[in-house]
Amino acid sequence: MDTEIVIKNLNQYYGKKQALKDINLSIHKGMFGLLGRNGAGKTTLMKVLSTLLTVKNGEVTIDDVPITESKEIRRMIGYLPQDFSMYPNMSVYEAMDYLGVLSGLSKSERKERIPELLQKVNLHKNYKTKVKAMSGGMRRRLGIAQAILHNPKVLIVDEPTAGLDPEERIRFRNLLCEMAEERIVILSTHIVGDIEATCEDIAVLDEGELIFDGTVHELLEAAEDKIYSAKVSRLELEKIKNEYIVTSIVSMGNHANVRLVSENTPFEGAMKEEPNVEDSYMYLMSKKRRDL
Ligand SMILES: Nc1ncnc2c1ncn2[C@@H]1O[C@H](COP(=O)(O)OP(=O)(O)OP(=O)(O)O)[C@@H](O)[C@H]1O
Repeated sequence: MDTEIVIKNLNQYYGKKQALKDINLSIHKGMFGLLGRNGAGKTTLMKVLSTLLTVKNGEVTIDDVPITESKEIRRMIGYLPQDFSMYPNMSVYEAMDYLGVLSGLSKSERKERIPELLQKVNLHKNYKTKVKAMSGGMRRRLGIAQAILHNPKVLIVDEPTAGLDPEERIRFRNLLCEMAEERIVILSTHIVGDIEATCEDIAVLDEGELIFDGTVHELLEAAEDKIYSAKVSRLELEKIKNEYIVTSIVSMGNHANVRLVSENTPFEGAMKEEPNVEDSYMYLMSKKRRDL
């Protein structure tokens, strides 16, 4: 049976502050993107799923096991937090071995599994490198290796590509896709490009509310006929920025190529464009604001 996470009527609070508002969501095998601005509630949801926060109101299950059964759930979950750093003075192998001991793996299991995992994340040639001497991308890959040490059914990765250069970012995204061939990988981010390149299913959170749950294709469809582009002067650009949601501006001397969200043709000369994920996300956010 494929792993399934089911979230029903989840409300989560920090004191009086409500960080998640009545969330209902199902997550299946493969890459699942969780998108939202800073403060949307992504980390809170990740922490609930990884048992770092206790559910007080609502129901969450992984393969029918209630999230409150934290011992059993922790065996199913691997978590790479936002601010991952570990044992700077250990070598890659030593750090993995130590974490293997903490995860309860026997010596023979560690001997078999650690080289295999380092190969998977392409760190096998760096097994003697000290953690503190690694690049940001290498450290993230080591983070993935430690998170799947116990072969979890679910891998949760919070804002993984922040601070990575483009090459490292792409390599890391490809690695996550590989991991998702045999498990659920939840990728939480505010970088739309990370989702566009990797995820089939996505959820968008805003101010604790789930404002979209579906496929990337469905998100794109929602913004069909709502995205326009135009070549405008600097003066016109200022006016457009005040009146419309602008999704991109490319300056070209005294002119700019602008892309914007509009329910109808915004002005003469504007051309309808196929939406990309960033456009669709901006459309969704603007729609929510207008519906309030
Ligand atoms: N420990 C806490 N105490 C009080 N409020 C908190 C706490 N942690 C988070 N919050 C608030 O809960 C809301 C959701 O925060 P959360 O960290 O889940 O958002 P996020 O989408 O992960 O944002 P970011 O991308 O900035 O990490 C925010 O308004 C935040 O200020």
